[in-house]
Amino acid sequence: MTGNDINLEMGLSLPIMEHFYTIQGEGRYTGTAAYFIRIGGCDVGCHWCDVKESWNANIHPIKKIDDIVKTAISFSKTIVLTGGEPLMWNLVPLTQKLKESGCNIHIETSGAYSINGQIDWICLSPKKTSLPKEDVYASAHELKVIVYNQHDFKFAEEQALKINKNALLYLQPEWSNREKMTPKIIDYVMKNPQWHISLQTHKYLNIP
Ligand SMILES: C[S@@+](CC[C@H](N)C(=O)[O-])C[C@H]1O[C@@H](n2cnc3c(N)ncnc32)[C@H](O)[C@@H]1O
Ligand SMILES: Nc1nc2[nH]cc(C(=O)O)c2c(=O)[nH]1
Ligand code: SF4
Ligand SMILES: [Mg+2]
Repeated sequence: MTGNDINLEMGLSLPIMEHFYTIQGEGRYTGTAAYFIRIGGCDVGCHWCDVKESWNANIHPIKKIDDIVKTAISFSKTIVLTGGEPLMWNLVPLTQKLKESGCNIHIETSGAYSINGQIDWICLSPKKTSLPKEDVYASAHELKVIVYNQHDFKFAEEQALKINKNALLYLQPEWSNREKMTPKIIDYVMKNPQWHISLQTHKYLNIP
């Protein structure tokens, strides 16, 4: 194993695709400022994924978590870990350092891997091809199901039966199919008001 491999395994370095200060565009914290850290690597393979460039971890620079944390906390105390699939990685040292700096840590995950590290807010966006682990259903704070076609409403209800009873429920239109599916989601939420609409508002606002 190389030094890089050991540091990755220990979670002291991570493949970072990008990191940026923006406004959370989706879900419960829509409209609030946060610093996003996008970790490369995902093996879930959603055909409509809007960050396919994130999938191959090997093309992203390996960065020391100390440097990532220093930059992140200079912008915000709210940090969103995303990817790629962030739970593929050892997040213990990164989240430990962020907590020591007084941060609130959010994660965007498919739940295909178990939770690790200290996370304050878990947004679970389950995928049919790689269903979430039981511990993620048990600890998620919001369930955000992407609606690409009619069957996704059925999938959403199945996932809602598996998630803990305190989780907030969101339906989010898949971006390329939004004109077709957004009216159907509006109709569905009016008939089933335990569900809420989540839009990718950052795309409408033209921000990262
Ligand atoms: C790019 S993913 C990264 C985190 C993790 N892999 C996941 O899927 O939750 C971030 C969020 O964007 C959502 N997403 C990805 N592509 C989308 C699309 N084309 N339309 C709407 N939402 C999308 C995902 O479901 C997830 O909630
Ligand atoms: N503004 C903004 N909000 C987001 N919420 C979840 C995102 C993600 O890609 O995980 C995302 C993103 O990429 N940008
Ligand atoms: S799990 Fe997330 S990052 Fe991976 S392919 Fe699906 S949407 Fe993209
Ligand atoms: Mg995104």
